[in-house]
Amino acid sequence: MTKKIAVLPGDGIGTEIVEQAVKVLKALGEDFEYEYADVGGVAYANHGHPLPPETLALAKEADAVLFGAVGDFKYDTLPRALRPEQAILGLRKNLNLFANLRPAVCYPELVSASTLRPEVVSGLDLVIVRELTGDVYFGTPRGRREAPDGPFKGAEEGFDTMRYSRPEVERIAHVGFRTAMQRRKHLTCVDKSNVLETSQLWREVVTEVSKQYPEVKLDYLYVDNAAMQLVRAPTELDVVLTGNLFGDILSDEAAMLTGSIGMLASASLNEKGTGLFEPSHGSAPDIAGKNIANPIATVESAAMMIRYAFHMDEQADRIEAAIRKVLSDGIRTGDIWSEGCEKVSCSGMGDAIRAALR
Ligand SMILES: NC(=O)c1ccc[n+]([C@@H]2O[C@H](COP(=O)([O-])OP(=O)(O)OC[C@H]3O[C@@H](n4cnc5c(N)ncnc54)[C@H](O)[C@@H]3O)[C@@H](O)[C@H]2O)c1
Ligand SMILES: CC(C)[C@H](C(=O)O)[C@@H](O)C(=O)O
Ligand SMILES: [Mg+2]
Repeated sequence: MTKKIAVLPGDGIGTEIVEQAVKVLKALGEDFEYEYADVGGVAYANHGHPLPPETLALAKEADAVLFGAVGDFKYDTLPRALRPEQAILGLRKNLNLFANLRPAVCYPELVSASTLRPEVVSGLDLVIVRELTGDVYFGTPRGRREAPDGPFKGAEEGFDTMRYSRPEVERIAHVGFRTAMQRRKHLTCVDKSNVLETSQLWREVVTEVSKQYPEVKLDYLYVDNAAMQLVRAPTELDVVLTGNLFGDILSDEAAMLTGSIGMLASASLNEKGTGLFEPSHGSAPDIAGKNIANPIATVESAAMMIRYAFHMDEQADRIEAAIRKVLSDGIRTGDIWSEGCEKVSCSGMGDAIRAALR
């Protein structure tokens, strides 16, 4: 049966990288239908809203969403509700995409591109399981007011609320443990339970859920220590289970261990295991329009899309094998380039991956 993919390229490098992923998907020769829509800054410019109702409706009715990136510093002064980033947050909330998987793998060929010493990143293969629809990102109340107390009483203040409920933590904990069961059976719960009430509940619930997964080794790190361990000994980590804000920060950190943020794919899943697939990075306004962005994270996200949403493991394996072949052939975009390799453009990388498909 035809699978309908909502293609939302967005802003900046979004259009360039998504084009490469679609190119590779089309070369699989499967029965996919692609429907495009505006999202983010471009949607605000064309329709007056970063997530127009037609775009949301398309995302809801499609079998999966392939997303590029949103945002541009030129929209920084817009009210929060109209900023391009609200589009991705709105999609996550409206599609109930509570589970975000961000695998960080350091391919042997890219060990020298990592910011860390080769012996530290060699064999790196971890996944961050990030809760995606709760936390301070969505907690209410939030806003501006006169500070009701404290040394700056009466001054203008901005405030957000960090919130997590028990069932919200339970469902993401199950995703974390199930992910661990399919991997090396080791889960690290990352929180700030020495300070935050939300984190105390988080740790309590994760510990309870762990009883249903006796084979999984569970340990705990405070997030500040986790940030340190990630650069000290990242290969000691397997599944990192954490909240929305901590997961956002740690995943960008993990990205650099793989060689580049342009390597970090992601899957944002709902209860049914389908959802939205996007690179973990943003719209990179500094390199947009130059055809130099690394599209591998987006191509890998497309592979995750067909694996998770369409259960096409064989085709997903083909894409991943093509990425590995291109890397072992020494083909690199600028961000992962090193001496002796062939430097290609964003579209050149897309062409090379397509050509390497078996
Ligand atoms: N999911 C999303 O749509 C998403 C994610 C993160 C940031 N953003 C938005 O993107 C905009 C820019 O944010 P930022 O600069 O903080 O983060 P960014 O991830 O866009 O860029 C950070 C740095 O990484 C580089 N980079 C990013 N992707 C790359 C790629 N594929 N290949 C090579 N280099 C790459 C950029 O050139 C830049 O130097 C902001 O508006 C931000 O809110 C959107
Ligand atoms: C753009 C922004 C809302 C988003 C986030 O903070 O989740 C991004 O940084 C990400 O990692 O997907
Ligand atoms: Mg981020």
